[in-house]
Amino acid sequence: MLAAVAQICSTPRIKDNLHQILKLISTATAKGAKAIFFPEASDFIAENKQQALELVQPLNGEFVSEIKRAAIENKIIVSIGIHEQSSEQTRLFNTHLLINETGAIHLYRKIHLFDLNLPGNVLMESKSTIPGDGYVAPISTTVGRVGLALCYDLRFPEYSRLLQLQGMDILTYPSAFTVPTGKAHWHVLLRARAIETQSYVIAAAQYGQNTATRSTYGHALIVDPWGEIIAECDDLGLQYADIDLDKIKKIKEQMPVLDHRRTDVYSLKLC
Ligand SMILES: O=C(O)CNC(=O)[C@H](CS)NC(=O)CCC(=O)C(=O)O
Repeated sequence: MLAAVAQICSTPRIKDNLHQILKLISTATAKGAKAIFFPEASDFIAENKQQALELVQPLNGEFVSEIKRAAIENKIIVSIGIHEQSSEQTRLFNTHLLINETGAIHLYRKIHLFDLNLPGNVLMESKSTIPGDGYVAPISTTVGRVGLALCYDLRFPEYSRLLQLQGMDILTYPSAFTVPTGKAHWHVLLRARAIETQSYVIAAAQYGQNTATRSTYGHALIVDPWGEIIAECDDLGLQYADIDLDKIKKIKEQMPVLDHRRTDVYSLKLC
């Protein structure tokens, strides 16, 4: 099964972002992809918190409705990160939608919020975002069982382990990484998550100058369950890789690390 991973540069202009996304869905479909993965905050990256509150659309608004229509029309699964309204007036959810070929939507709200205080690189996601309070068990799709996460979640192996224990073939991290943290950690963490969970990892990425003050690292990629990078974007657009569920099965048979865990010595609950 062919999967496409997207690298885009979302800006505060939702209509342009949507147009770009719909074009990429058509391109991926023409190539024969059965699933396409878009980054975190694909709907928009705002100049500031106030603008985000103004730009956000309801889940049944134009942005999600158009993507859902494209998923059905093209018979393709779409994974995409968006902002989601809450009943609270001043903060949003950072949400990952998995839309299948029939238009059914699964939704995961980011649980780990990215508050960073590096010299020259300060970001306080918790000021604008409400953390989700649960996980979604991996969703069965035609390309495999898809585990839903987002961006900064990739720094928490407890979380990917939790999804792995629920049965997962593909772990997804739609992202908008900062440039300095991306340079230092992006590839190694994504490969580690693939190796330790023996799953495909698909990490779509924001790339370039999103706003006057925000630029993102890019390097959207797909890692196979052996840890090899099998697709990587170097510019805006799509890259493709084959998702081979037999490969997962073989690796699990050859190296059954899950069976070798010593839960008598450690327990996830104690971590
Ligand atoms: O705010 C939005 O509109 C979109 N969301 C993001 O860009 C989020 C929260 S600021 N970015 C990350 O989680 C980057 C993590 C990261 O860079 C790392 O873990 O090193």
